[in-house]
Amino acid sequence: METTIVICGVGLIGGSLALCLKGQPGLNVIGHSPDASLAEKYVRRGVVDSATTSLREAAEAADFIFLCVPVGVLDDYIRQLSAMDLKAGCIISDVGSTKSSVTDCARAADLKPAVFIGGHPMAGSERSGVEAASQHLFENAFYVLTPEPATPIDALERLSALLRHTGAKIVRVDAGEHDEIVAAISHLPHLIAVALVNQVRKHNETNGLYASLAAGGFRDITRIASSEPVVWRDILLNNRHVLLELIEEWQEEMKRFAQMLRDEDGEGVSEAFRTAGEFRRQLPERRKGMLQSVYECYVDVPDHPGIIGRIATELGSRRINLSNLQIIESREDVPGVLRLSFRTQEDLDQAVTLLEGLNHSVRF
Ligand SMILES: NC(=O)c1ccc[n+]([C@@H]2O[C@H](COP(=O)([O-])OP(=O)(O)OC[C@H]3O[C@@H](n4cnc5c(N)ncnc54)[C@H](O)[C@@H]3O)[C@@H](O)[C@H]2O)c1
Ligand SMILES: O=C(O)C(=O)C[C@]1(C(=O)O)C=C[C@@H](O)C=C1
Repeated sequence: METTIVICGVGLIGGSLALCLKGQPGLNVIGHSPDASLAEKYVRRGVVDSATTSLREAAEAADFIFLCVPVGVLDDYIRQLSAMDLKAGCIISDVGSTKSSVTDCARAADLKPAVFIGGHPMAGSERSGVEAASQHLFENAFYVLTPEPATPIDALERLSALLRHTGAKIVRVDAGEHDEIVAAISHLPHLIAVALVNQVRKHNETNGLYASLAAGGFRDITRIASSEPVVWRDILLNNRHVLLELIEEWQEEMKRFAQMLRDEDGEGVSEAFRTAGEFRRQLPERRKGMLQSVYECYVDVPDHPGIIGRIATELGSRRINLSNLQIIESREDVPGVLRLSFRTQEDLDQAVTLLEGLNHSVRF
């Protein structure tokens, strides 16, 4: 018998989930959007088997419903679903970046005979919309589920089994604990990236050299400042209580840095870099799909015509596979920097040996 999966909001995350499930034997993937032109686009791009603007029609046929919309509209979806004639055993899940409020809402709503289990894939991108969806987005990432003590174990097992198609590692975490952790490792970093970019943007209004000289460091720490504004508005407002505490902690951290600079405490500054570097090196390695290459190095390239082509050719002739090549800066008066990305550590190691042998300066 066919299993019907409904995905509400086929954007970056909903679309990536749809691509993992569509085409698997016995699965029928239906996209839902209240906007007819979007529903039509989901089908045209081949991300879902069919699409509809009718939530009731899709939901009442569903074995699984995934809510992949901004956090601010999740509760409204839960309430609408609670008024529908859902199939017995239907599993409703979501992919929202916060878990407490949606879990509370689902507990309060009468969803029977359906079951709600909160979810959050710990993978994403600063891109958005169905155009950014990728079948590989969740590969080897963690996929958090937040079941409650009353969640039937067979429902949890059925959801986990379905999500194995994503290639992600399923972990169970309490919803409140989840929100505290992601505030520190995801929400605060997004907020800081945006504040940093806006600080530089203001300086740049009076001196355009700020933007011109911004190189790898600024780009690396601020990539996520380009994330989707509505999605992030909802996340930050929803998790504001945790974030407000973390912002205070952050301000203390900045004050400590300021004091070290005032005191010309070089030992303190280098110790902060040492402990941060040590912790960062211990972060679990994640071999992910195509949206993120982890094996990267930076190569300084003098502004000689054809140099980039020569580097790519040298790598290719030794069968070292580049997964991405990005020119970070290249102008007449500024030496260029290339960011080279590889899929494996082995390719990266071979590339570094080769490029250093050719007298290029390589950094990580
Ligand atoms: N972006 C990430 O890195 C990331 C990672 C993990 C989880 N999430 C979570 O996934 C969810 C979706 O985010 P995304 O990055 O895929 O965003 P997205 O903008 O790519 O997709 C959002 C989808 O929701 C639809 N939508 C937006 N507002 C709606 C409304 N009011 N009513 C109905 N549909 C609406 C859009 O049409 C789109 O299909 C969010 O809850 C977000 O917190 C995001
Ligand atoms: O890689 C990115 O661009 C992301 O923003 C992904 C990211 C994160 O902060 O790590 C963003 C939001 C999520 O809910 C989960 C993952």
